[in-house]
Amino acid sequence: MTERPDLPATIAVLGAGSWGTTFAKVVADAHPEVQVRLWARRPEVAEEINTHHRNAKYLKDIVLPGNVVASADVADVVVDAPLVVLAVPAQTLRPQLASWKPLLDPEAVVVSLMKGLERGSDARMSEVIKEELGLSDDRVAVISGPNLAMEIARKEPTASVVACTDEDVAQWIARLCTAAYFRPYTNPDVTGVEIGGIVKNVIALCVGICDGKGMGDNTKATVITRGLAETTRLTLALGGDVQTMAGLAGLGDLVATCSSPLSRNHTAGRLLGEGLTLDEVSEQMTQTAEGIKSGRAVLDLATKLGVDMPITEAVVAVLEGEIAVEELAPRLLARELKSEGELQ
Ligand SMILES: NC(=O)c1ccc[n+]([C@@H]2O[C@H](COP(=O)([O-])OP(=O)(O)OC[C@H]3O[C@@H](n4cnc5c(N)ncnc54)[C@H](O)[C@@H]3O)[C@@H](O)[C@H]2O)c1
Ligand SMILES: O=P(O)(O)OC[C@H](O)CO
Repeated sequence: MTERPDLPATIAVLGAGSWGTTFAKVVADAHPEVQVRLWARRPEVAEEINTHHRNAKYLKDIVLPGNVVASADVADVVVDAPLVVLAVPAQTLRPQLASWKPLLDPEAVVVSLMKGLERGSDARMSEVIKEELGLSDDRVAVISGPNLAMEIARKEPTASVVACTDEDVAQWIARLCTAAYFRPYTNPDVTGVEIGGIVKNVIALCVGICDGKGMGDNTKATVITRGLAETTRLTLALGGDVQTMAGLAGLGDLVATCSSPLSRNHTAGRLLGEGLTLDEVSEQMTQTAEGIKSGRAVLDLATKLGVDMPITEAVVAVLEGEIAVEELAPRLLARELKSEGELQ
């Protein structure tokens, strides 16, 4: 096994949006002696972080600790970093990895914070990372859970999941990101943890649409519960663990995202429900709502595997203009009756 310093001198976070910046802050708060280097796509964002310790576009007036340092040059950020954390929009990851590959430390562990499925390949982000960087399972981890960035940036108590097939690596990462307000659990089920984070965005779009149409809490609870059922079916078909679905990366994230006005996916759904077109919603959204693009990939993957995902199917039909938002609930309610316990 590779010897890794328990507390590295530096770690790298690529992507200075809401979650990348917040995660950098978590590690920096937890370990003031570690330099957390953050890659920002735009030099002015790096400049603002270094000069004013703020990233106002994404985190308003939150003050970042002094040991978060930013750069718009990836090479500067990843040099000698034994841990590289990725937080860019899922659909943009693959081409960026190709250009980052020669810059990474050859022994680095790579962590995905992303909750999207790649369109076309239907690949999870951990799979894209392994393919593009040529890494083995024990060098790739995923962090996912009920983790609305703004709440964590405000130091509100939050738990999460670090998933890696190698328990030592998962524990190492968990120790690095354990802060007074952030408690990670470990889980070897990378597939289940990732699928939970991906599909909840599509389910949150559905809940948002229902909220936008003025529907109440019975509707919301129904969509969340049946959303969890279809997420579980997909997870099991991919070899994931049913128990993960009852945990933070399954039910936990689904509840947080479907309930919170901070959620971009929930917000995008609500705007659709209020009558905006998808183009108008996209114009209003200044941050990534992964479900909008991942919905189609989730549906394609489910179809390939013969998994029934009626809520995802209905949301994709809305996103692709096949049905109006008014038709979403009637379409779901008109389905053939079945037993609640059926997992296929
Ligand atoms: N924000 C949250 O609360 C949260 C929590 C958990 C997981 N996530 C996941 O983390 C990932 C990143 O989300 P975020 O909230 O930080 O997104 P964001 O929209 O706030 O920021 C995205 C960042 O990626 C950068 N970027 C790099 N390459 C890009 C490109 N080609 N096109 C557009 N932007 C590019 C942007 O400049 C920006 O800094 C997503 O997969 C999301 O689902 C977000
Ligand atoms: O704002 P959203 O909808 O991308 O959700 C953020 C996080 O994934 C919640 O855990």
